[in-house]
Amino acid sequence: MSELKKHSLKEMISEDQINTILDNLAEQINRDYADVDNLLLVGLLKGSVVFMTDLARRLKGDIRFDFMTASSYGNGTESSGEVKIVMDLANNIHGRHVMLVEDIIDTGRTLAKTRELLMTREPASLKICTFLDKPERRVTDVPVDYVGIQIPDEFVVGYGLDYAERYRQLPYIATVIHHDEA
Ligand SMILES: O=P(O)(O)OC[C@H]1O[C@H](OP(=O)(O)OP(=O)(O)O)[C@H](O)[C@@H]1O
Ligand code: HPA
Ligand SMILES: [Mg+2]
Repeated sequence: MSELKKHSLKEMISEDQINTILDNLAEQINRDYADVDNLLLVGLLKGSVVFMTDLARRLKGDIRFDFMTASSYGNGTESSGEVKIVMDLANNIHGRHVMLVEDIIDTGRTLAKTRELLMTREPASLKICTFLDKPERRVTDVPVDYVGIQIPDEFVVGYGLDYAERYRQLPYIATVIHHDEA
């Protein structure tokens, strides 16, 4: 607590809005994957967990889970620029239909790097689904197939997203407002 700058939170996306976004995403995905045998959702830990579990409960058919960890933000609000794969998948994805699930695309570095790695394993298909997209911040191009909602260039927390590991459990998305220290 003490190491964080003085700040407060302001709601940006309510729980109701989140549910509407989830319904819309699931409708598109259910339609697009109606003829696909099974779909492996790959969540990037830890941020994607809340979104992925909510989305998955709206998906039809044979849906499987796997996770990997790619980290670049540490405890700050700025990407370090270097993306590390900290934990790899449990599954062999060769010939599988895979969807990378993310809470947010900011600079695009995390997804670009992760996508590049997974493509070398030759999945049958690889799509990307993100809950939030901050297009103004992009430094690396990455093809995104499903976007929940675009947001402006503001640091956000909640619904899986953290500020120094805090606030992931909030059921809504909020912006972090920093206050000058007295
Ligand atoms: O597009 P980028 O600029 O790469 O930023 C997006 C990534 O950053 C955050 O992860 P973080 O590294 O903070 O790990 P976390 O999911 O455990 O919070 C977020 O969950 C995305 O994975
Ligand atoms: O706005 C953000 N909030 C939390 N984590 C993040 N990682 C990239 N962008 C963000
Ligand atoms: Mg984080």
